[in-house]
Order: sequence, then C-alpha cells, then structure tokens
Amino acid sequence: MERKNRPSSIAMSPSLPQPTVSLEDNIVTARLPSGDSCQVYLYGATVTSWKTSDNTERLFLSSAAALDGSKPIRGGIPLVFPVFGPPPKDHATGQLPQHGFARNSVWEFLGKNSSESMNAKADDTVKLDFGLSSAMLSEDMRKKWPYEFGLVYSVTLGKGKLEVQLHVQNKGDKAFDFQCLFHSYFTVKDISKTTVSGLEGASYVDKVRKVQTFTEESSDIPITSETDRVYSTPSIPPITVKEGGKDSLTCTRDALPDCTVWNGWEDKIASMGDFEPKDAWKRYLCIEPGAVSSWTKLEAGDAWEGSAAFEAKL
Ligand SMILES: O=P(O)(O)OC[C@H]1O[C@H](O)[C@H](O)[C@@H](O)[C@@H]1O
Repeated sequence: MERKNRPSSIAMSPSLPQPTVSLEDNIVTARLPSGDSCQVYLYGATVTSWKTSDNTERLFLSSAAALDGSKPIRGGIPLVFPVFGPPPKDHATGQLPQHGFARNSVWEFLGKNSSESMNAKADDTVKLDFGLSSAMLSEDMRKKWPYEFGLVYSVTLGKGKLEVQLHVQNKGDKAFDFQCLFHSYFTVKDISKTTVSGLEGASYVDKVRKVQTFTEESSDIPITSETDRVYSTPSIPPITVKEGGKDSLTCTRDALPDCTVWNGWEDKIASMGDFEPKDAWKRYLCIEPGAVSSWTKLEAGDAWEGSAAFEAKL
C-alpha cells in the first residue's frame, strides 16, 4: 500500500539562533546570538577579547602586545601555572620562567559545548575547552618541571558573563605542587574613579611596600598609586569593581582563595616595553583570582579544579 506523506505529528520547535565558534589562524572566536563575543589565542590559551552585547570591550589588551608567540601576551587573561611570580629558587618550579609556562605554551582547542545541546531553550552560553599536557611542552620545559600533567581550561561565554575554569590532573606517579591564577586585565574608564570592594578584612601581601603583610581595612579600596597586592580571602566573597561609585564588574570564585589587584601606575608601565599606549595605566585594572599564597599539592592520579566568573554590570 502506498504511503502518503503526512505532516509529522511531532511539533518541530522553530530553530533558535545558535552561538557561532570559529578557529582561524590559531585564534578561537565565539559569538552568541545576543552579540556577546570572546576571542582566545591558542598561544597561552589567552583570552584577548571579551565584548558584551553593547559592543563594549571588557578586557584590556596592550596595543604593543606580542601576538606572535614570542612572549606572553600583555593583556586579556594570561593563565598562570604552575607558579605565580618569580619562582622560588629552592622549589621544584625554581627553573621555570616568571608565572610558569602555561601563558607561553601553545594549547590545543578541544572543542565547544553549547548549552543548546542540553536544553533547547537555552542558546545563550558557549563553553570552549582548551588542553595542555606535559607531552606538549618543549623538551627544555619538561626538564625544568618533570611532572606528568593534563590541564583543561574552559572559557564559558554567557550574556554579560565570562567564566574561566582550570582543571588540573596529575597523570604521573609522583606528587607535585602548583599555584595557578587568572591574570585578568580589565578595562576601566578612569582608574582615579575606580574602587574595589569585597576585600575588607582580608590579609594581603603588599609587593610595593616591600612584601609586608597587612589587613585590608577599607570596604571600598581606591587605586591612587602603584598597586600590587595579593589578597587572601579564605571565605571567597564576591569582589566588585566600581566605577564612579557604580558596580561595573563582579568576580565570584570557586576554590580560589586569593586575588591579586595590580595597576603598575605611570612609572612602571613606562618601563614595560610591551605596554602601550603609555597612558593606558589610567584605563586598566588587573583583578587576578587564583590560588597562589601557598602551594596546592596534587598526589599522583588526583585532580583539582578552580574557577572564576566575571559579570559585567555597567
Ligand atoms: O610582567 P608580568 O610577568 O606579566 O607580570 C605582571 C604583574 O603580574 C602580577 O600582577 C604581579 O603581582 C605583578 O608583580 C607583575 O608585575
């Protein structure tokens, strides 16, 4: 018997606009139907751009940043692993470069995962995964840090939001210590009208005042001179950047007890060859969530995960 084409009894949901993701010239670009977008270089898995739907660039990127893989990218979100700052000479990371090797290694793009596939109504986030393992390091770097590891770095773009998450796995047969941090450079309109709240009561190491430890007394910290502080906030409250008294960005954290607040101010920025334009110290602030005030020990076979979510408010 001849079968007639009949309209399907299953109602087809109208197709929703989807996030787009492209990989071109070793740069991954993601865009949401809302207009939010981000860009990630495979070099360092460095997020170099995060734009919200109003087309506002939320990350500061130096116009003199090396984007050719010759040195870490100045601006965006360089990833610090397995050591923050100059490595202590008496530690297993002692031979590594400042801030480790993650920001100057070429990562692999592992693919995207949009929320649409899990929930047909949601088309407003896309997760980009990047991988780096010991086998991908140069021989020189493997000698300097001879541990077997696997990193998965996930960057999730949402409406007005960007979340970064690092998963660290010890794939070898000996334990290792690490530190990690998201070295995020945010744009601000005017540093003299910018304050940071959420750190009252936290202890901090002040690198400008020759590495002394203090307790933060201010509920709203103004940035009025060179600032380079590593705050330790075990209770992990949200941190808020305010501009002209209004919330412009919030940062919530998971498993990251520390946060560096850095602005090099006029003289230090003048001495940094890859930081341009020279007056841009007035228009950026680094808020760097991480786990850096002590070492995280990862036993053979164990894994660890930490994340930070940034939400644009203005
Ligand atoms: O020049 P880099 O190695 O990228 O470091 C830039 C800055 O990173 C962190 O914020 C440190 O706390 C600062 O002391 C350092 O100056």
